[in-house]
Amino acid sequence: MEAEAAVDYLVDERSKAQFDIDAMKIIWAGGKHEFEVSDRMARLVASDPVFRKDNRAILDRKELFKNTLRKAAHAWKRIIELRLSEQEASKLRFFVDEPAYTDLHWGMFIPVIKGQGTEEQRKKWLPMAYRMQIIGCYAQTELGHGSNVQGLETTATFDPELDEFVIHSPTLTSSKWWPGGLGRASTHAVVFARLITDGKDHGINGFIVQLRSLDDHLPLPGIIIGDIGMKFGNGAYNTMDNGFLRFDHVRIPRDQMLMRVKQVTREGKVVQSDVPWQLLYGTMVYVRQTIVADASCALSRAVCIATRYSAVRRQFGSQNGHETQVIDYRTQQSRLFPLLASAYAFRFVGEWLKWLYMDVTQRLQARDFSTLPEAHACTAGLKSLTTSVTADAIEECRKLCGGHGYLCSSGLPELFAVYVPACTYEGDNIVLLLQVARFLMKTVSQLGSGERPVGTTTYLLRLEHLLQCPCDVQGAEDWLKPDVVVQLFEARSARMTVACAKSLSKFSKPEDGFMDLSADLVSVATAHCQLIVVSKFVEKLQQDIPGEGVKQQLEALCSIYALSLLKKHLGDFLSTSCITSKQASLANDVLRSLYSQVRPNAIALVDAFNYTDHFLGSVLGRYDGNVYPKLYEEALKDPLNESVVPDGYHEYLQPVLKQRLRTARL
Ligand SMILES: CC(C)(COP(=O)(O)OP(=O)(O)OC[C@H]1O[C@@H](n2cnc3c(N)ncnc32)[C@H](O)[C@@H]1OP(=O)(O)O)[C@@H](O)C(=O)NCCC(=O)NCCSC(=O)CCCC(=O)O
Ligand SMILES: Cc1cc2nc3c(=O)[nH]c(=O)nc-3n(C[C@H](O)[C@H](O)[C@H](O)COP(=O)(O)OP(=O)(O)OC[C@H]3O[C@@H](n4cnc5c(N)ncnc54)[C@H](O)[C@@H]3O)c2cc1C
Repeated sequence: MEAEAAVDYLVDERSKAQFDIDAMKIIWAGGKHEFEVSDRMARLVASDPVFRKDNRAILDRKELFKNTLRKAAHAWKRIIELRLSEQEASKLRFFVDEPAYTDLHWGMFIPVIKGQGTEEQRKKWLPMAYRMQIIGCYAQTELGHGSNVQGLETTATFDPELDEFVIHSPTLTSSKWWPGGLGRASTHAVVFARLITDGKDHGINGFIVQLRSLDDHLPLPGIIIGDIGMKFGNGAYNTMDNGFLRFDHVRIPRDQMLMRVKQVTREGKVVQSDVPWQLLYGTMVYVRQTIVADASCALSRAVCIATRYSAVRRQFGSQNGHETQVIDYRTQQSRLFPLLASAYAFRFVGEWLKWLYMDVTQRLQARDFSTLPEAHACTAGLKSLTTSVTADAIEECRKLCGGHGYLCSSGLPELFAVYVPACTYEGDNIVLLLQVARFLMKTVSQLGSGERPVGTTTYLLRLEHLLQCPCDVQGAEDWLKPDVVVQLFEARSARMTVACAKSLSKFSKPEDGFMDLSADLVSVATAHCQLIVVSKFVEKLQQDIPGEGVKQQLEALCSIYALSLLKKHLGDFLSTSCITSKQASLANDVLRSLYSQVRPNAIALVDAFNYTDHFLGSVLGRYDGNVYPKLYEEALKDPLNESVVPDGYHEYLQPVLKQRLRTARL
């Protein structure tokens, strides 16, 4: 039978692997312990019927949301019952795989209090939040302003008489609009508002505001609150209650202003502490770092589905009496394998970014603020790069699965709908790349003044060399040398940066130059961020990589990642004279041979992600490759198939059909 052949087929594919898959699973997970926790939590969720998710696309909004509340409550019950650690609990929530108010509670509300509250405030609010006695969200964005945080309109005016702040929404556009968890679930929010004392505007700050009663969940006086309505895609992100919120002179005690960066005294005096004011944006640095780690999860998930299905699916030709597996087509490989390589690349750069974030946090605690601008540039740039690539890649994976990729049961439409807002939330991707460009322009302009570039911009110290060094590729095999590739990406980024800096210097006002050249500045920032990903992949391979054949596979993927970027951005590399057209053609030959090297390992490389069928949520990506019978099974579950004759036949189909018969008789 065809179905059994498909099952045998993936077993056969797995037997071709040339590396130790268990060792690769540990590399992917980030360590033995991480693998064990992740594996245990994934199985726990997959085996629990409450966490079922195959019906999401057909539930209406109210059912969908109630179901999310049920799952979140059940997850919390399991976390308590099993006494899960913070790491285990967060993995469990990850595998539940449903956007929910808890994401913002744990992912933003708690971090903003940790990062911007004083010790006293942390002591007061965090225990309640950790026990979920209060549920919080992050209310920054307004109807009129999201990107421009300094343009927010909500006011927090100090009333010295009562020692309180009055939180108010003076205009329609000042309504908070978008915060996740705000619409229905949250009892509290950290609200970003303009701090006003004695008639003077002191800029933006965070304030803890209670929104709903802890007894009956009704909005407190002066709070106008609700959900902003359906979003893109059925099911998908509609499990989340993104909300609106208006304040009508709501009063909060003075000690509910988050006071790590600025303090307001009993008399209403504003005192700026000695930490940089940019720490007000610190929660965004933290969240952007987590978004980079999540990008590799979403990307690997789509790639796993497309790779397994490409091995099962056959079209045209004949190999030993069988049609050709679509994964054997060069075009399929040239679209799929760079995405597989990107999944690994993003995994490793995500790991590194987590380290960078921990490093900057420790330095901040020791009052060393010197690496904050670089941490901001790296988190902003990599968030932008990885989410844009991942969103496009999910759509590409859908196309790689042909017609069946368009079915909800492929898992890809919902994955796309849930993922694509990552290009916008936590900072629009273009706005964030402009931040990176600004940082690069500043770094280059300070080179002459003795200011040394740090971290990921250290390569700019070798500017003279990078501006004129030829690419060291004589023969195809030279393209496999990591130092040759890294230097090439450095040279391209350096040359684009300097060219833009020169163009900028021609403007009398820098702001005018930034406006006029913004599209070029975005390309410069992209080149710099791609360099970071390539060099962090190379650095990872310089570490000890245990397991037979594992390092070789990762080396092939690293080369595919870099050389497919080179192919995609060939215009940049040629126009900056970083390579010749002959070298470009050699790179293309190398890519083809790398695809052949990866081909027998492709299924094992996606198995190394260790995803359960529950988490993948895809008939096409099933571990056993038993696609066709399961597609039928899923189709038959559709409510339209509940009756043989459709609802509406007698009212709307039969009359039309009868009329046609009469016409035919005439
Ligand atoms: C675009 C900017 C950065 C502009 O800031 P600005 O102060 O108006 O202008 P600027 O002159 O460019 O910057 C001033 C300065 O601030 C620095 N800076 C900017 N951002 C950060 C940061 N995060 N950490 C550390 N430093 C930061 C910049 O580099 C500038 O520094 P400099 O003056 O050059 O030394 C900012 O407004 C911004 O971050 N906008 C994006 C808003 C955003 O990300 N909102 C997120 C809302 S929450 C959310 O979406 C949650 C979704 C999660 C989910 O559902 O899962
Ligand atoms: C699903 C989802 C969840 C969210 N959750 C939260 C939350 O929990 N809390 C919260 O506070 N917010 C949340 N947000 C809001 C989110 O952070 C903002 O939507 C985001 O920061 C983008 O801002 P914006 O909507 O103002 O876009 P805009 O800035 O209006 O963008 C519109 C267009 O203008 C362009 N543009 C803007 N400025 C510039 C510029 N300077 N130069 C060039 N081009 C520019 C952009 O590239 C974009 O193409 C959420 C949003 C979504 C979609």
